[in-house]
Amino acid sequence: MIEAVGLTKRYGDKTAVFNLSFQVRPGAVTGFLGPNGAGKSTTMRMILGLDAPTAGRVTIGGRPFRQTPNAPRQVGALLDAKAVHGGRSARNHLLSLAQLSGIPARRVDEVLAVVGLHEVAGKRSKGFSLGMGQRLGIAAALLGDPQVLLFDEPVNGLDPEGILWVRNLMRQLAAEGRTVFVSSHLMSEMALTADHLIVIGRGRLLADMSVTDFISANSADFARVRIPDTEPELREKLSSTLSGAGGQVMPEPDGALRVMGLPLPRISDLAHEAGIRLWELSPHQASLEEAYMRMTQGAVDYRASADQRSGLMQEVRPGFAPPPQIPDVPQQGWYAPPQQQGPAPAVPPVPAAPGAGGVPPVPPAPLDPRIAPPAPPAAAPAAAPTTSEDPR
Ligand SMILES: Nc1ncnc2c1ncn2[C@@H]1O[C@H](COP(=O)(O)OP(=O)(O)OP(=O)(O)O)[C@@H](O)[C@H]1O
Repeated sequence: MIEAVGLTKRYGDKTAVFNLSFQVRPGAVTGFLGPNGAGKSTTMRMILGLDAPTAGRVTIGGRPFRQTPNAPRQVGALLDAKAVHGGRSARNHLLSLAQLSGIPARRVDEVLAVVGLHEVAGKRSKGFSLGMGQRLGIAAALLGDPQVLLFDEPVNGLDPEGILWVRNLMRQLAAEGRTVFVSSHLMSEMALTADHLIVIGRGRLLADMSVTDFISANSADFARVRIPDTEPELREKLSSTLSGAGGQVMPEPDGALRVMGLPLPRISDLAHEAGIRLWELSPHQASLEEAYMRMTQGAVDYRASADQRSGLMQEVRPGFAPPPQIPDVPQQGWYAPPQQQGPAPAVPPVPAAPGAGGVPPVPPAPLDPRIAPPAPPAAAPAAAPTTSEDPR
């Protein structure tokens, strides 16, 4: 098991990792997620004793890595696939690592076969593609047949078949009872590979939960509401009405509103009572990738670091949420007018609830992944011209 307690790393005045506490357990694939610059590699380097924590500690099997006896046979890692002497063949690279760690030479051919590089084992690694380099790095991690494995972005540069292969390999290693810790910035990939997720942003812990819990906590239902484009002033009125009734309202890029926390019939009734015609009222489910983006973008939003200035992180204006993936094929039971040709209309700011003072932007979705999603809509919208069937 890997255990971090209050792990913190500062580089000068830059805090790369702050007060991280988590456990990575054996017998499962634990995904380590966060956007670029979140602190994943720094954390992995501290786990492997390559960087010293500024504060806190991290242990593998109860000891710091540097005090682990016969470490290469206990812990294997892929941190940087390019950290290979390009003039050496794949086999010679692995042979030199095996000799340094007292691992028998026959193990080299075993791992070359496992990663599918046996046919190019005699070729110099400088001619390898990115994907082949990743496979060679994975072979090096497997060399000592370790119980604990760390992989930093192992699917980088792999084609779909390679990604599937890595996914299956991770799962197999975990099924053998090993501790498998895999970093990625792809939620969609981790949702398929990992059993457990640790999500960080700005070096801080955002979520530590099973994939199942993450999915049920974050795959929130929402409604899209659209009124006639000729009545933009009513859009603000509708937004205020829905916010006042407890909904979370966010503007969509095409001029519609995204509403969370209110069932479709209630939205329909509120619009009807306010005398507002609806052109669209449709149920949707936020994708996991989108929920993850929103969660981590929220963390980046507070970042006042060189990363934003250097463009590593895009500044997010308050109230902005990434455009949703709206299905091309309408779900059964809802009506939407045909898409407009040409550029989408500009999205005016959406006011908050009446009495809030001014027109502050609508708050973004909650950052806490444990906040329960709003109840799914239970019945059909009543407002014309939507259908009267249950859209679900
Ligand atoms: N040696 C260093 N000196 C100064 N700053 C560093 C150093 N290493 C990392 N950082 C900074 O610490 C932060 C975390 O970096 P890190 O590489 O750990 O993030 P990451 O989550 O692995 O990102 P990526 O997905 O891009 O690899 C970044 O802002 C980075 O610029």
